[in-house]
Amino acid sequence: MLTGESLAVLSGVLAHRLVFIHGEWHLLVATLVVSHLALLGGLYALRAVWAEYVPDQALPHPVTLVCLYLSSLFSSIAVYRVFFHQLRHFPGPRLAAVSKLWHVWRCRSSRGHHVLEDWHHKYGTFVRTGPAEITIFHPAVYEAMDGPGNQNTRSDWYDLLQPRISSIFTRDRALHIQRRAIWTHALSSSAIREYHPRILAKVRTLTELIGAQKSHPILINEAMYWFAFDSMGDFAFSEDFGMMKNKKWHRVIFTFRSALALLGPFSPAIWIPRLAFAFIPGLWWARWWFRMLSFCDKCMERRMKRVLPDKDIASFFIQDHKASVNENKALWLSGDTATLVVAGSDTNAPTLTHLFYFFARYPDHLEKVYQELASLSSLEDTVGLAKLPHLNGMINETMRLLPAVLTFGTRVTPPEGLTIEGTFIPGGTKLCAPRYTIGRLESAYAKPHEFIPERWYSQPELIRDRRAFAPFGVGNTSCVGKNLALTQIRLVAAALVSRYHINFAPGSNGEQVERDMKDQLTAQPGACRLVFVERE
Ligand code: HEM
Repeated sequence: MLTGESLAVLSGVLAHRLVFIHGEWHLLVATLVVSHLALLGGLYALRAVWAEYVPDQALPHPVTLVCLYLSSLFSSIAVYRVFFHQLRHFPGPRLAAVSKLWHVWRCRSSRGHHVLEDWHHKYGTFVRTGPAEITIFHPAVYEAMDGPGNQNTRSDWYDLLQPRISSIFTRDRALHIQRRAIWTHALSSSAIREYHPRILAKVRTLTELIGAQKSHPILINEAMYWFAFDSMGDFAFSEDFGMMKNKKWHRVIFTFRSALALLGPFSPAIWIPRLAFAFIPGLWWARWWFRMLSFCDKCMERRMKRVLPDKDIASFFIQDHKASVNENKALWLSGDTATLVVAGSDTNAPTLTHLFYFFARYPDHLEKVYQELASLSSLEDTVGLAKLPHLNGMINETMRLLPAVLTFGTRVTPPEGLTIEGTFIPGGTKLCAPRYTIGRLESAYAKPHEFIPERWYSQPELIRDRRAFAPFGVGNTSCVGKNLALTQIRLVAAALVSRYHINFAPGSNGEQVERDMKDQLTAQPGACRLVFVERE
């Protein structure tokens, strides 16, 4: 006869085989927890009623039954994933095949880029880094994921902001095209020309900030973050956050950093933050997350109350919001605003920090850029700056070795699967392509660990496979802010390199930059103290 205990075990296996094996569950994780708690409550009630009517035959304790059910559910999942899953033949850590929790645990210090690098060295080019995930360390991967004609979709990660939606935070292809069109207008070449005076004003303020240090060491991470955030405030919302002027962090930045820090360990399993958002929205980092979103919303609310003579990025979204009759338009605006604040600042800041770290590390390259700048009639000539080979070689080399987006960006293969360089990846598999490791592949670059800006112009033989270089992504999901970002980076480099010699602060050799770098959606480099000495 079937006992209560054996029924619980059977239910666990059936729940896996009939229910959980199908589809995605990350958006329902809170509902699942609640329904399982309700089940426990129901079993207690049943036991009480049973005890009244059948007092001589007690039912098993509800906690025992739920534990048996859960153990059999998770055992069934683990056995299936290790021995029967369609990805079982791919090499990788055994525990990662069982659950993404292993990846989360390994990323607990936000060193996701090192975790994946280690797994690449241990397991090769195609590594199973999750139950249904393959991480690919091959130059061809970006084209395969996002290149022309691809049928992949964005992964569950992109549901992070749900119910808010934005160009990046949507997995619906049609909606993505629609939302991306607004970004493309807001960041077109002609729009950037309009923002040019604002960008230049912020570059001047940064130059003054650094000049005021008068050869005293400056924490360049801080200066570049202030610059990036102040600049974003200006071209996004026509608002001055005043960090460079006040030489002080805006208090909201701590909220931002605390909120985004959760993505270091939890990006591999997005259901964990979703669970926290549902159950403890006012506690721990979930609280920072909602405060961050609320700050972004307030920036947009303030901006919507103003009428301005010049266009800023927000004006494109406000125009769309006013014209739209869609019932979700408030959520779209909120999602795009959060994207604008984070993508518009948290990517430029690390890129600039890394670039100046390399300037200090390689004085010969710094001097080459200085010589190049002398050929320009104006240091504010963005077209001229875009053509300087050594400056742009340095920027490329910086983004190759220390990309602002170290590991982020996952896709899911279409039902028919995908073949990458002769390896078939079954349908429904999540793909990951970590830029940090791919930028250092021997198959893509000669002397991959050396900093050689010339490989981007006079020594092209040092690039073996150009497809490996995608700091801004490729195809129709690539970065819409690329031109704006590069314009800012070049202008800052020109303004500071033309005026200063740049060295590490006494007693420092910059080793913390890479040693202490964290992977928290964007790269968070370790402290880099520099001295800027005015040129003769
Ligand atoms: C050095 C600076 C930057 C880097 C390295 C960078 C990198 C990237 C990458 C790799 C992606 C693709 C992400 C994915 O695969 O899902 C992306 C997308 C995006 N970036 Fe950037 N970004 C930078 C600056 C900016 C700026 C300044 C803005 C806006 C002001 C911006 C706005 C966006 C948006 C909206 C998307 C989503 C595009 C889409 O949904 O189709 N980025 N960026």
